[in-house]
Amino acid sequence: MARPTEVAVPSTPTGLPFDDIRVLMARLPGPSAEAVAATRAREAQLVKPAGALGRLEEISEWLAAWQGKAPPTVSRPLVAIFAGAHGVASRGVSAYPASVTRQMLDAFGNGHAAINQICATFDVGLKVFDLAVDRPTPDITTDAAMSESECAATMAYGMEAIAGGIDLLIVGEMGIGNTTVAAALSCALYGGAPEDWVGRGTGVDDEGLARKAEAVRAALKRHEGHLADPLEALRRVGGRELAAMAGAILAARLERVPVVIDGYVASAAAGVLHALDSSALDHCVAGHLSAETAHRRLLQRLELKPLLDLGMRLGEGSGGALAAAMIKAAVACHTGMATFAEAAVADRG
Ligand SMILES: O=C(O)c1ccc[n+]([C@@H]2O[C@H](COP(=O)([O-])O)[C@@H](O)[C@H]2O)c1
Ligand SMILES: Cc1cc2nc[nH]c2cc1C
Repeated sequence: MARPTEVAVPSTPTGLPFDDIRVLMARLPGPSAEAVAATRAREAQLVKPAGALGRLEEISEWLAAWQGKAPPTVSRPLVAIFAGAHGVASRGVSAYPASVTRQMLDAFGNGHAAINQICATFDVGLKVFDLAVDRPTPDITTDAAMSESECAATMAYGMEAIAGGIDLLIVGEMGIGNTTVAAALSCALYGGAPEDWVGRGTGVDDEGLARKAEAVRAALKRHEGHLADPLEALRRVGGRELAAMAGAILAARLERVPVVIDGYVASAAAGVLHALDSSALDHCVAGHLSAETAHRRLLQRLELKPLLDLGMRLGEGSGGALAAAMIKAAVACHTGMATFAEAAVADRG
């Protein structure tokens, strides 16, 4: 799997595949204070009561900070859907059969899915990354999901999401069984009981929910003693789409592309970077609060405040894409509004 040319990959020979990721993690750029100051100065002159656009004003500043330019733009937003398949899905942890993942990839291609309509409505691009959905990763209750080299290569593949000059990345996923994997990873990263991290996903009944908690318990027991390193936790109890999402979020930071994180599964992947460095998600916003119950707890751990709360639990980037529409509106206001002077409106005395 080729690495994107945009991402600086260390040229010095390193040891294990994860060492490359750790080198990149040590090179995270910070926000641009100049771009924030210029955005704030313009915001103060626009024809509205000071602060009246609330969080939209914060969004403009955040975009400017991480794009490193004022005014910020959202001219080429992209939803990246990372799709994976999970051995643990055979344990009765989803309301739907694993075959749905491949079928939904076809639906994305045919324009039949919810995310197609949302992207078309708001003029947001869409790319799907098939992470070998016809070859499930081993069941995390008995084996590691990935080897270190597969996990690192999958992260590198995810980095391709930022290719092509995009200026906002929305990170989403598709993978039957992946709310169980996200729960196992969250439990590994943040502790607590399996019950704290499992939810109904696609709509499992009480027995299905109990099977999910048991699967998470079994996975954590199987990998006990090897979960302290977040990358090791990712490769053991994660999955390919989670690894790719972590890579995409990391690459976006390195290339100054702000990120919208979709739901619970995307947030769990982001958690790996946050556990490695608590500032690693400063270029990210949570698009929405998923109806998956553990999402609230996870976002608290990630120190992210969701933009929307629509009771959605679809995945496939849908909540993130809706949030991107709000972000586009924030930028349109910031760049398109007149100043008090231009509009000949009296400013406060
Ligand atoms: O991201 C979320 O918050 C979310 C919550 C519930 C379900 N999903 C989606 O549903 C699938 C996983 O659900 P499950 O029940 O098969 O683990 C996967 O394709 C996700 O995109 C996603
Ligand atoms: C039909 C269906 C569509 C999805 N989109 C994201 N996850 C999904 C899960 C199912 C079951």
